[in-house]
Amino acid sequence: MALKPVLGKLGSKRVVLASASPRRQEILCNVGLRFEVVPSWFKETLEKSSFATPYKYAIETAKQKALEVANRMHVKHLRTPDIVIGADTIVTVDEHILEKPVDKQDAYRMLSRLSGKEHSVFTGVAIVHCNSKDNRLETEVTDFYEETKVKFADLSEELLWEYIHSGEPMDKAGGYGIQALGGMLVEYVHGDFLNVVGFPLNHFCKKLVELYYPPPKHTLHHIKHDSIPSVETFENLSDEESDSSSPIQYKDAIKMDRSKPHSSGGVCSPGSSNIIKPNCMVPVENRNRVMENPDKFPSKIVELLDGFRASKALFVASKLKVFNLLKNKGVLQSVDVANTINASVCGTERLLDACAALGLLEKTIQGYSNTDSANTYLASDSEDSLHGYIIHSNDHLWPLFTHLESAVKEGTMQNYRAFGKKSENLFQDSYYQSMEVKQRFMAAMHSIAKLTAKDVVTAFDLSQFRSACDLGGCTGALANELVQKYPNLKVTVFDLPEVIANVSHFQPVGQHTAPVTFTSGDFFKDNLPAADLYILSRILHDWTDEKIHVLLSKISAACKPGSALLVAEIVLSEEKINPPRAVLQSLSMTEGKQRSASEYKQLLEKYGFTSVQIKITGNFLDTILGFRKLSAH
Ligand SMILES: Cc1cn([C@H]2C[C@H](O)[C@@H](COP(=O)(O)OP(=O)(O)OP(=O)(O)O)O2)c(=O)[nH]c1=O
Repeated sequence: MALKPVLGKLGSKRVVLASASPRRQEILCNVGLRFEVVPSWFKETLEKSSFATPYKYAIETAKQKALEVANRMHVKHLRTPDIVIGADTIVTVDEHILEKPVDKQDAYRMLSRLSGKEHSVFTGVAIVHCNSKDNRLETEVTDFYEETKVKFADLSEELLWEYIHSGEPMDKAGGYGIQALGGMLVEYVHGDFLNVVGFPLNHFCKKLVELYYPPPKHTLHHIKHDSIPSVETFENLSDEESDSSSPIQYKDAIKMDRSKPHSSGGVCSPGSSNIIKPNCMVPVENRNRVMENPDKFPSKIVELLDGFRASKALFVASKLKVFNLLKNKGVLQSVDVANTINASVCGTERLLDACAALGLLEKTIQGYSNTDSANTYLASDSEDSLHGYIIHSNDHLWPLFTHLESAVKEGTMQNYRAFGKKSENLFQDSYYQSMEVKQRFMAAMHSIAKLTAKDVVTAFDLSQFRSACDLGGCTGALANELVQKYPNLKVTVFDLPEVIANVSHFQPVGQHTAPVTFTSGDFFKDNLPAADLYILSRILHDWTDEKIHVLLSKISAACKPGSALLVAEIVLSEEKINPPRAVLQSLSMTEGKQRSASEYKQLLEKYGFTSVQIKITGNFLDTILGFRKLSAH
């Protein structure tokens, strides 16, 4: 069976997965599909009783999830995707539909209902093809569903509660995860295992083949209804497309996935970003080669092993401004690039080839050129550039991570080994001690804040607030996005004097909204500016519990009833191993830590904030909003 031609066709399309589910991301990543992740904001509140069957409900929800993302990307960012994939998984038992439990009691109700019985897991999938015509979005929806039967053993109360307390049930339909600890509850599975995990891969691949290579009429009789069409279906392909000297044994690959859901294919960074993920940037060709021999080749480990080379290639190409050069010049031969960046021709050629292999550059007979993604995110003068953060990663994080072994042994940040400096205060001693480091750090924070600001300011409706104060708001990138979105909001950025002294050249030109006010001070020591809404974006994970106590006590005291605190951080899954970005970030060994949704909720509640809501954006930053209640704790 050849999947390669289908992936080849999709390789040139902008494919978006409208899902925050790390499982869905991993399953699709594993087959070598290149896609972006934009979680859907569609609320799963369709009236269940209005659907004749449970699967129709799942399909409709999947469709609405995908359409919401297609519309949002079209309207808000003017970046219309080609294909949006949405999915919805439900569990049905005794004619009841079970979705994700809202709390532990709900999980208990669901799991005791499933105990000792067979139930069905349905996943509805929608594949939405999009087209922008005269600025209007046109969509064409293909949908399907898959059913898998699962039988649970009789569950004792003890086992049930032990499982619930593991935290695993909370983000899963029916309150269990068959792929992890929940597997111990299961007696048998009839049907597609991955369907239970959230995505019916086999059926999805059949649909893709159907959509992209509909069988010529005279070969229809070769196709069995329940199998992926055989290679004969592709006899009308061009040589290049049908090159299947070692065709992928698709069913085998899937079988292997079922027994080891995390094996084979690229390393995924579930829920981490809406940029194409680096591992998903591995050229389709290479990944397919890996898939040909799935059990003989530890591809995931090899990718991790090579990861440092890939990061460093990106860092060096960025530092040498290769992406800026190609953005300005279009296409260049390696010798021209080498002459301009003042480097050896052979070294430059190797670097450019590495960038092309990583999917950052295109290579043709005419020379090298930027991919769209490099133009958008890697050229330092682009609106959404990550250049500042990449340079910070190279100059600051890379030296720290070369001392990871000592960091793990000692449990401390490795500033002294990496830079010859002991830091008592992360910011004053490490980041702001020299003008060069200060500007580099501010540029890094600026690029991350610009990339994430839209998600942070649109996660919740903030129109009820009159004034906001972004504590540690650095260059004001988030504040500027706030005043764009809420022109009547008065926004103050509060940061250390050495930061405020340097914000001027980060300000947007030609912005017609009320200016942001910058006030200098130390949020641990000084009085906070008055505001209805306080914002802590990427602050809490850096500090000890003691310092957080000081800061949150001050904010709590400064808040009037009805005021609120908006926190932007990467929220960990309850089992604390996803998204990997957050987990890997912890290895820097700052004094602070990353937290899960329930930990952020508890933290805010401890300081008098109620009605805490959490929005997992699936991008760089998630958001948490809590309101100050009437009387303080
Ligand atoms: C039954 C079962 C479900 N699940 C998961 C799959 C889905 O992620 C989740 C069902 O919730 P969904 O609403 O289908 O998906 P989601 O909220 O996780 O993500 P999104 O809406 O953004 O696409 O339950 C497992 O991981 N293992 C299981 O055994």
